[in-house]
Amino acid sequence: MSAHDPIFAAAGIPPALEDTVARLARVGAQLARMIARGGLEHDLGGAVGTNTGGDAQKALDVIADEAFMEALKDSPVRDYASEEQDSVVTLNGEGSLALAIDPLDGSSNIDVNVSIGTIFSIYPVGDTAEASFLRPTTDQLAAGYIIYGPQCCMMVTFGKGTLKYVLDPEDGLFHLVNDKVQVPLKSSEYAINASNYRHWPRPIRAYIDDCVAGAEGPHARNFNMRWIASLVAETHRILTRGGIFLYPGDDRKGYERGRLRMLYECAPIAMLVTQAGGQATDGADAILGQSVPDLHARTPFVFGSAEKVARVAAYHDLPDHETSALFGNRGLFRS
Ligand SMILES: O=P(O)(O)OC[C@H]1O[C@](O)(COP(=O)(O)O)[C@@H](O)[C@@H]1O
Ligand SMILES: [Mg+2]
Ligand SMILES: [Mg+2]
Repeated sequence: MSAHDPIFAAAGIPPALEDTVARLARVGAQLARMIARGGLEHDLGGAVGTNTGGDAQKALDVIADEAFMEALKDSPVRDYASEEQDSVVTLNGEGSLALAIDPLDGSSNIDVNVSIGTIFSIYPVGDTAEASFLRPTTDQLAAGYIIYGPQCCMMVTFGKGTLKYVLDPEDGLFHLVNDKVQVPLKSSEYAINASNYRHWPRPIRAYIDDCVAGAEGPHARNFNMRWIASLVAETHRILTRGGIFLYPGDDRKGYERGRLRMLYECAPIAMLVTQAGGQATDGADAILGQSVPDLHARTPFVFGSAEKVARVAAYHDLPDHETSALFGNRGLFRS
Protein backbone atom coordinates (compact mmCIF):
# COMPACT_ATOMS: atom_id res chain seq x y z
CA MET A 1 0.00 0.00 0.00
CA SER A 2 1.48 3.33 -0.98
CA ALA A 3 0.62 6.84 0.20
CA HIS A 4 -1.70 7.13 -2.82
CA ASP A 5 -3.17 3.69 -2.91
CA PRO A 6 -5.84 3.51 -5.64
CA ILE A 7 -8.07 1.45 -3.33
CA PHE A 8 -8.14 4.25 -0.78
CA ALA A 9 -8.69 6.81 -3.52
CA ALA A 10 -11.67 4.85 -4.85
CA ALA A 11 -13.16 4.76 -1.35
CA GLY A 12 -13.05 8.58 -1.23
CA ILE A 13 -10.71 8.78 1.75
CA PRO A 14 -9.44 12.34 2.45
CA PRO A 15 -5.71 12.59 1.55
CA ALA A 16 -4.57 13.39 5.14
CA LEU A 17 -6.24 10.25 6.44
CA GLU A 18 -4.95 8.15 3.57
CA ASP A 19 -1.39 9.42 4.10
CA THR A 20 -1.56 8.70 7.84
CA VAL A 21 -2.86 5.14 7.49
CA ALA A 22 -0.33 4.43 4.72
CA ARG A 23 2.48 5.52 7.09
CA LEU A 24 1.11 3.28 9.86
CA ALA A 25 1.03 0.41 7.37
CA ARG A 26 4.65 1.00 6.36
CA VAL A 27 5.81 0.92 9.98
CA GLY A 28 3.66 -2.19 10.51
CA ALA A 29 5.43 -3.93 7.62
CA GLN A 30 8.82 -3.05 9.16
CA LEU A 31 7.73 -4.30 12.59
CA ALA A 32 6.43 -7.55 11.06
CA ARG A 33 9.90 -8.13 9.62
CA MET A 34 11.62 -7.26 12.87
CA ILE A 35 9.30 -9.58 14.85
CA ALA A 36 9.96 -12.43 12.42
CA ARG A 37 13.69 -11.92 13.12
CA GLY A 38 13.24 -11.52 16.90
CA GLY A 39 16.11 -12.95 18.92
CA LEU A 40 18.53 -12.89 15.97
CA GLU A 41 19.69 -9.34 16.65
CA HIS A 42 17.39 -7.93 19.34
CA ASP A 43 15.77 -9.41 22.44
CA LEU A 44 12.33 -7.94 21.70
CA GLY A 45 10.69 -9.39 24.82
CA GLY A 46 13.25 -8.05 27.32
CA ALA A 47 11.87 -5.88 30.16
CA VAL A 48 12.85 -2.20 29.92
CA GLY A 49 10.62 -0.29 32.39
CA THR A 50 7.04 0.54 33.38
CA ASN A 51 4.45 2.72 31.60
CA THR A 52 1.81 5.12 33.00
CA GLY A 53 -0.70 2.30 33.39
CA GLY A 54 1.77 0.44 35.63
CA ASP A 55 2.36 -2.26 32.99
CA ALA A 56 5.86 -3.63 32.49
CA GLN A 57 7.30 -2.31 29.20
CA LYS A 58 9.06 -4.76 26.89
CA ALA A 59 11.76 -3.68 24.42
CA LEU A 60 9.30 -4.04 21.51
CA ASP A 61 6.72 -1.76 23.21
CA VAL A 62 9.28 1.05 23.15
CA ILE A 63 10.73 0.23 19.68
CA ALA A 64 7.23 0.23 18.17
CA ASP A 65 6.23 3.48 19.89
CA GLU A 66 9.38 5.26 18.66
CA ALA A 67 9.02 3.87 15.13
CA PHE A 68 5.43 5.15 14.79
CA MET A 69 6.34 8.58 16.22
CA GLU A 70 9.31 8.94 13.88
CA ALA A 71 7.25 7.96 10.79
CA LEU A 72 4.51 10.45 11.67
CA LYS A 73 6.73 13.48 12.46
CA ASP A 74 6.11 15.30 9.17
CA SER A 75 2.66 13.76 8.58
CA PRO A 76 -0.82 15.29 9.01
CA VAL A 77 -0.77 14.10 12.66
CA ARG A 78 -0.56 16.95 15.17
CA ASP A 79 -1.40 15.08 18.39
CA TYR A 80 -0.04 11.65 19.30
CA ALA A 81 -1.46 9.79 22.33
CA SER A 82 0.16 6.44 23.06
CA GLU A 83 -0.09 3.74 25.70
CA GLU A 84 3.64 4.24 26.16
CA GLN A 85 3.51 8.05 26.69
CA ASP A 86 2.20 9.76 29.85
CA SER A 87 0.72 12.69 27.93
CA VAL A 88 0.00 13.85 24.39
CA VAL A 89 3.08 14.40 22.17
CA THR A 90 2.94 17.14 19.52
CA LEU A 91 4.26 15.90 16.17
CA ASN A 92 3.40 18.32 13.33
CA GLY A 93 2.07 21.60 14.79
CA GLU A 94 0.27 22.28 11.48
CA GLY A 95 -1.40 18.85 11.30
CA SER A 96 -5.17 18.33 11.19
CA LEU A 97 -5.34 14.87 12.78
CA ALA A 98 -4.96 13.26 16.21
CA LEU A 99 -3.75 9.67 16.50
CA ALA A 100 -4.28 7.39 19.51
CA ILE A 101 -2.22 4.22 19.47
CA ASP A 102 -1.41 1.03 21.34
CA PRO A 103 1.91 0.53 19.52
CA LEU A 104 2.27 -3.06 20.68
CA ASP A 105 -0.75 -4.93 21.96
CA GLY A 106 -0.37 -8.30 23.66
CA SER A 107 3.07 -7.58 25.15
CA SER A 108 2.98 -10.73 27.31
CA ASN A 109 3.06 -12.76 24.10
CA ILE A 110 6.17 -11.20 22.51
CA ASP A 111 8.63 -13.79 23.75
CA VAL A 112 6.36 -16.81 23.20
CA ASN A 113 5.81 -16.30 19.45
CA VAL A 114 2.04 -15.79 19.71
CA SER A 115 0.21 -13.14 17.63
CA ILE A 116 0.60 -9.52 18.77
CA GLY A 117 -0.47 -6.27 17.13
CA THR A 118 -0.85 -2.50 16.86
CA ILE A 119 -4.19 -0.73 17.45
CA PHE A 120 -4.89 2.81 16.18
CA SER A 121 -7.65 5.38 16.20
CA ILE A 122 -7.78 8.72 14.32
CA TYR A 123 -9.73 11.88 15.22
CA PRO A 124 -9.80 15.41 13.83
CA VAL A 125 -7.71 17.69 16.09
CA GLY A 126 -9.51 19.48 18.93
CA ASP A 127 -8.90 22.95 20.42
CA THR A 128 -6.15 21.58 22.65
CA ALA A 129 -3.97 18.47 22.59
CA GLU A 130 -6.08 16.80 25.30
CA ALA A 131 -9.36 17.89 23.71
CA SER A 132 -8.31 15.96 20.60
CA PHE A 133 -8.87 12.76 22.55
CA LEU A 134 -11.19 13.45 25.51
CA ARG A 135 -14.34 13.42 23.42
CA PRO A 136 -17.10 11.08 22.17
CA THR A 137 -15.69 7.91 20.61
CA THR A 138 -18.17 8.42 17.76
CA ASP A 139 -15.89 11.28 16.57
CA GLN A 140 -13.34 8.72 15.30
CA LEU A 141 -12.58 9.24 11.58
CA ALA A 142 -10.83 5.90 11.21
CA ALA A 143 -9.74 2.97 13.34
CA GLY A 144 -7.83 -0.22 12.80
CA TYR A 145 -5.22 -2.72 13.83
CA ILE A 146 -2.26 -4.54 12.36
CA ILE A 147 -1.81 -8.13 13.49
CA TYR A 148 1.65 -9.69 13.50
CA GLY A 149 0.85 -13.39 13.32
CA PRO A 150 1.61 -16.29 10.97
CA GLN A 151 0.23 -13.75 8.48
CA CYS A 152 0.45 -9.96 8.87
CA CYS A 153 -2.93 -8.28 8.20
CA MET A 154 -4.40 -4.84 8.62
CA MET A 155 -8.08 -4.29 9.40
CA VAL A 156 -9.22 -0.71 8.97
CA THR A 157 -12.44 1.27 8.85
CA PHE A 158 -13.03 4.81 7.64
CA GLY A 159 -16.67 4.67 8.77
CA LYS A 160 -17.99 2.87 5.68
CA GLY A 161 -17.45 -0.79 6.48
CA THR A 162 -14.38 -2.73 7.60
CA LEU A 163 -11.59 -3.53 5.14
CA LYS A 164 -9.04 -6.33 5.34
CA TYR A 165 -5.52 -6.08 3.90
CA VAL A 166 -2.86 -8.80 3.84
CA LEU A 167 0.85 -8.00 3.81
CA ASP A 168 2.68 -9.76 0.99
CA PRO A 169 6.21 -10.40 2.32
CA GLU A 170 7.36 -10.68 -1.33
CA ASP A 171 6.69 -7.01 -2.16
CA GLY A 172 6.39 -5.61 1.40
CA LEU A 173 2.96 -4.09 0.60
CA PHE A 174 -0.53 -4.55 2.04
CA HIS A 175 -3.16 -5.75 -0.47
CA LEU A 176 -6.93 -5.45 -0.09
CA VAL A 177 -8.52 -8.90 0.19
CA ASN A 178 -11.97 -8.08 1.63
CA ASP A 179 -13.81 -4.75 1.47
CA LYS A 180 -16.87 -5.95 3.45
CA VAL A 181 -15.71 -7.81 6.54
CA GLN A 182 -18.74 -9.09 8.46
CA VAL A 183 -18.79 -10.63 11.93
CA PRO A 184 -20.57 -13.99 11.48
CA LEU A 185 -23.87 -14.05 13.39
CA LYS A 186 -23.55 -17.59 14.69
CA SER A 187 -20.63 -18.97 16.66
CA SER A 188 -20.08 -21.21 19.65
CA GLU A 189 -16.92 -19.54 20.97
CA TYR A 190 -16.41 -17.20 23.89
CA ALA A 191 -13.19 -15.61 25.16
CA ILE A 192 -12.59 -14.52 28.74
CA ASN A 193 -9.76 -14.87 31.26
CA ALA A 194 -11.54 -17.48 33.37
CA SER A 195 -8.87 -17.39 36.10
CA ASN A 196 -10.64 -14.23 37.33
CA TYR A 197 -14.03 -15.98 37.72
CA ARG A 198 -14.24 -15.39 41.47
CA HIS A 199 -13.70 -11.64 40.98
CA TRP A 200 -16.37 -11.04 38.31
CA PRO A 201 -19.70 -9.26 38.80
CA ARG A 202 -22.74 -11.55 39.05
CA PRO A 203 -24.22 -11.01 35.54
CA ILE A 204 -20.88 -12.00 33.94
CA ARG A 205 -20.56 -15.08 36.16
CA ALA A 206 -24.12 -16.10 35.30
CA TYR A 207 -23.49 -15.63 31.56
CA ILE A 208 -20.31 -17.73 31.65
CA ASP A 209 -21.92 -20.35 33.95
CA ASP A 210 -24.58 -20.78 31.29
CA CYS A 211 -21.96 -21.16 28.52
CA VAL A 212 -19.99 -23.69 30.59
CA ALA A 213 -23.20 -25.67 31.28
CA GLY A 214 -23.46 -26.18 27.51
CA ALA A 215 -26.16 -28.55 26.31
CA GLU A 216 -27.32 -29.14 29.91
CA GLY A 217 -27.77 -25.41 30.64
CA PRO A 218 -30.11 -22.63 29.51
CA HIS A 219 -28.41 -22.23 26.10
CA ALA A 220 -29.05 -25.93 25.40
CA ARG A 221 -25.90 -26.20 23.27
CA ASN A 222 -22.18 -26.60 23.77
CA PHE A 223 -19.56 -23.84 23.60
CA ASN A 224 -15.81 -23.68 23.17
CA MET A 225 -13.48 -21.26 24.96
CA ARG A 226 -10.42 -19.30 23.78
CA TRP A 227 -8.07 -16.88 25.56
CA ILE A 228 -5.03 -15.64 23.65
CA ALA A 229 -4.25 -12.59 25.86
CA SER A 230 -3.71 -10.43 22.76
CA LEU A 231 -6.74 -8.22 22.10
CA VAL A 232 -5.85 -7.93 18.39
CA ALA A 233 -5.71 -11.70 17.98
CA GLU A 234 -9.06 -12.18 19.75
CA THR A 235 -10.58 -9.44 17.55
CA HIS A 236 -9.16 -11.01 14.41
CA ARG A 237 -10.72 -14.37 15.29
CA ILE A 238 -14.09 -12.75 16.02
CA LEU A 239 -14.06 -10.69 12.79
CA THR A 240 -13.30 -13.92 10.95
CA ARG A 241 -15.56 -16.51 12.59
CA GLY A 242 -17.68 -14.72 15.17
CA GLY A 243 -18.05 -15.27 18.91
CA ILE A 244 -17.78 -13.02 21.91
CA PHE A 245 -14.95 -11.44 23.96
CA LEU A 246 -15.35 -10.24 27.55
CA TYR A 247 -12.95 -8.34 29.81
CA PRO A 248 -15.29 -7.16 32.59
CA GLY A 249 -14.49 -4.95 35.55
CA ASP A 250 -13.81 -7.07 38.62
CA ASP A 251 -13.10 -6.72 42.32
CA ARG A 252 -9.29 -6.91 42.13
CA LYS A 253 -7.60 -3.67 43.10
CA GLY A 254 -7.09 -1.54 39.97
CA TYR A 255 -9.43 -3.73 37.86
CA GLU A 256 -12.72 -2.06 38.90
CA ARG A 257 -13.01 -0.83 35.29
CA GLY A 258 -11.38 -3.90 33.77
CA ARG A 259 -7.96 -3.89 32.16
CA LEU A 260 -8.42 -2.48 28.65
CA ARG A 261 -8.05 1.19 27.79
CA MET A 262 -10.92 3.13 26.23
CA LEU A 263 -8.93 5.47 23.94
CA TYR A 264 -6.46 3.22 22.14
CA GLU A 265 -7.91 -0.27 22.66
CA CYS A 266 -11.69 -0.38 23.14
CA ALA A 267 -12.87 2.60 21.07
CA PRO A 268 -11.04 1.56 17.86
CA ILE A 269 -11.98 -2.12 18.24
CA ALA A 270 -15.59 -1.03 18.90
CA MET A 271 -15.62 1.00 15.66
CA LEU A 272 -14.11 -1.86 13.61
CA VAL A 273 -16.50 -4.46 15.01
CA THR A 274 -19.57 -2.23 14.73
CA GLN A 275 -18.69 -1.39 11.12
CA ALA A 276 -18.53 -5.15 10.51
CA GLY A 277 -22.06 -5.67 11.86
CA GLY A 278 -21.05 -6.71 15.40
CA GLN A 279 -21.57 -4.91 18.70
CA ALA A 280 -19.27 -3.56 21.42
CA THR A 281 -20.35 -2.50 24.91
CA ASP A 282 -19.01 -2.06 28.43
CA GLY A 283 -21.25 -5.02 29.31
CA ALA A 284 -24.42 -2.93 29.29
CA ASP A 285 -24.00 0.21 27.14
CA ALA A 286 -22.47 0.74 23.69
CA ILE A 287 -18.84 1.92 23.74
CA LEU A 288 -19.52 4.15 20.73
CA GLY A 289 -22.06 6.17 22.71
CA GLN A 290 -19.48 7.08 25.36
CA SER A 291 -16.77 9.73 25.84
CA VAL A 292 -13.11 9.22 26.72
CA PRO A 293 -12.69 10.60 30.28
CA ASP A 294 -8.89 10.38 30.48
CA LEU A 295 -6.05 9.39 28.11
CA HIS A 296 -5.39 6.11 29.90
CA ALA A 297 -8.88 5.41 31.32
CA ARG A 298 -9.98 1.79 31.40
CA THR A 299 -13.41 0.35 30.61
CA PRO A 300 -15.07 -3.03 30.94
CA PHE A 301 -15.30 -4.40 27.38
CA VAL A 302 -17.58 -6.91 25.68
CA PHE A 303 -17.70 -7.28 21.90
CA GLY A 304 -18.47 -9.70 19.11
CA SER A 305 -21.51 -11.17 17.35
CA ALA A 306 -24.39 -8.73 17.91
CA GLU A 307 -26.86 -11.19 19.40
CA LYS A 308 -24.37 -12.48 21.98
CA VAL A 309 -23.30 -9.01 23.09
CA ALA A 310 -26.97 -8.04 23.45
CA ARG A 311 -27.52 -11.15 25.58
CA VAL A 312 -24.75 -10.12 28.00
CA ALA A 313 -26.45 -6.71 28.34
CA ALA A 314 -29.74 -8.50 29.08
CA TYR A 315 -28.05 -10.43 31.94
CA HIS A 316 -27.22 -7.03 33.49
CA ASP A 317 -30.96 -6.22 33.53
CA LEU A 318 -31.88 -9.38 35.46
CA PRO A 319 -32.76 -9.10 39.17
CA ASP A 320 -30.05 -10.28 41.60
CA HIS A 321 -31.91 -13.45 42.54
CA GLU A 322 -31.88 -14.50 38.89
CA THR A 323 -28.14 -14.02 38.34
CA SER A 324 -27.21 -15.66 41.63
CA ALA A 325 -29.40 -18.75 41.05
CA LEU A 326 -27.91 -21.64 39.13
CA PHE A 327 -29.71 -21.14 35.78
CA GLY A 328 -32.88 -19.62 37.39
CA ASN A 329 -35.28 -18.73 34.59
CA ARG A 330 -32.45 -17.98 32.24
CA GLY A 331 -33.66 -20.70 29.88
CA LEU A 332 -35.70 -17.83 28.43
CA PHE A 333 -32.41 -16.73 26.81
CA ARG A 334 -32.06 -20.04 25.02
CA SER A 335 -29.97 -19.95 21.82
O1 LIG B 1 -3.28 -10.93 31.09
P1 LIG B 1 -4.75 -10.63 31.07
O2 LIG B 1 -5.26 -9.98 32.33
O3 LIG B 1 -5.59 -11.80 30.64
O4 LIG B 1 -4.94 -9.47 29.96
C1 LIG B 1 -4.82 -9.69 28.60
C2 LIG B 1 -5.12 -8.42 27.86
O5 LIG B 1 -4.10 -7.47 28.14
C3 LIG B 1 -3.57 -6.95 26.94
O6 LIG B 1 -2.37 -7.61 26.64
C4 LIG B 1 -3.32 -5.46 27.20
O7 LIG B 1 -2.65 -4.85 26.16
P2 LIG B 1 -1.09 -4.43 26.22
O8 LIG B 1 -0.27 -5.66 25.98
O9 LIG B 1 -1.04 -3.45 25.09
O10 LIG B 1 -0.87 -3.79 27.57
C5 LIG B 1 -4.61 -7.28 25.86
O11 LIG B 1 -4.07 -7.45 24.58
C6 LIG B 1 -5.18 -8.59 26.36
O12 LIG B 1 -6.51 -8.76 25.92
MG1 LIG C 1 -3.06 -3.45 24.41
MG1 LIG D 1 0.44 -2.19 24.36
